Amino acid sequence: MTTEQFTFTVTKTDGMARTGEIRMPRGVIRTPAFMPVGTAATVKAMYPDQVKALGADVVLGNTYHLMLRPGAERVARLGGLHKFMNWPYPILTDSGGFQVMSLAALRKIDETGVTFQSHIDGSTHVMTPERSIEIQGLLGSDIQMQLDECVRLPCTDEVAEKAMRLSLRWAERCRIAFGEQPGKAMFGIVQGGAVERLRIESAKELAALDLKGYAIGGLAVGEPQDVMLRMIETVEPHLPKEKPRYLMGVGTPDDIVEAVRRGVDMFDCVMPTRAGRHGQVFTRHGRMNLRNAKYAEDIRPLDAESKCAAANAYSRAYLHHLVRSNEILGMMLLTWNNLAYYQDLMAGLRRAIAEGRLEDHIAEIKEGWARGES
Ligand SMILES: CN(C)CCSCc1cc(N)cc2c(=O)[nH]c(N)nc12
Repeated sequence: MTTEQFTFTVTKTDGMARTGEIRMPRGVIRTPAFMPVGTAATVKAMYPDQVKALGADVVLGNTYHLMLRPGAERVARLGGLHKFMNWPYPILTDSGGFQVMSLAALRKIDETGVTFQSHIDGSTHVMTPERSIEIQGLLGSDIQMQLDECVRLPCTDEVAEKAMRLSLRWAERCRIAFGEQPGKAMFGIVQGGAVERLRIESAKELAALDLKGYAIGGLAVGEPQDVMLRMIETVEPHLPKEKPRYLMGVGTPDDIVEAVRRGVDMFDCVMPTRAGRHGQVFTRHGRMNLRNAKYAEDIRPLDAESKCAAANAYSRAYLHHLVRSNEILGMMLLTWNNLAYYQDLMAGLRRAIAEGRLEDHIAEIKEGWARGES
């Protein structure tokens, strides 16, 4: 059942982990949730109804890419992103700052916002907090992210502090620009690099803004997993338990399992889709690189027990051939397998938390990865 409001309810807990439901007019997001990435209004190599059938409740769109092509005002004229990409369910959009810093040329950050040149045609753009929220509104996004400054790690404490404080000022400006939009949400993004005192200050200041959800940003940017996990542990006590927590850009199956254990509710990562396009697959037995010659005559499917046809109806030999031949079907099947695996991983985690057996379930999952092929 959907509602006119945006609500989050924690349904069960197991240690720090929790299951929950985010309810909004366009649908319900079951948490912990993995959000497939649909950067340019498509989850690459997938049909929208296939993405839904795998269990995804929400997909990601991206302000930076869509503002440059086809343009936010054009998407609005065409009825909004949900209609444009035929995904009537919830959409979360990132604010664009992260992509500017990783994709755009000649960019400059100052108090007003980010000035940059499009990586597509070199045109100059100014992304302010207000413009980012305006674009996300034009797209029709259900969950909008504040504009923030994400620093690469490692970095000095001063660099981390400067970016964290700028992001806090931008959070306030985004909150004002977003205003009151029943059924939609704007999430703040915790920054602070790998500096615990900065992470705590960022979380506390954002919590005081009483936003509808909180992302943990500035991670999965080159730091070791133990640093990422320590920052999650540092931030968690200072985020309201009754609001969703979203760990941006994360991650591998192991990253996700360890972050769910520490109280994170939402994830997004290009890994399952990007790896699929490059011949890498995720299974219950761990990862495989299907370019490897050892699969050339391996008649086994990826996983006979998977309910996904990409995993149970094609031989590794055939998939190896498709990957080596750079065939489009190879990208489609491996993307399908990987997203199926990630959604099955999340469904298993939700069940285990609900039944109070998360630690045993995590041990089983990790044994399967370690055991590898039967
Ligand atoms: C497709 N996704 C990778 C895009 C959405 S998540 C992008 C993203 C990833 C990471 N690791 C950190 C940050 C961050 O600190 N801030 C913002 N705004 N976005 C981030």
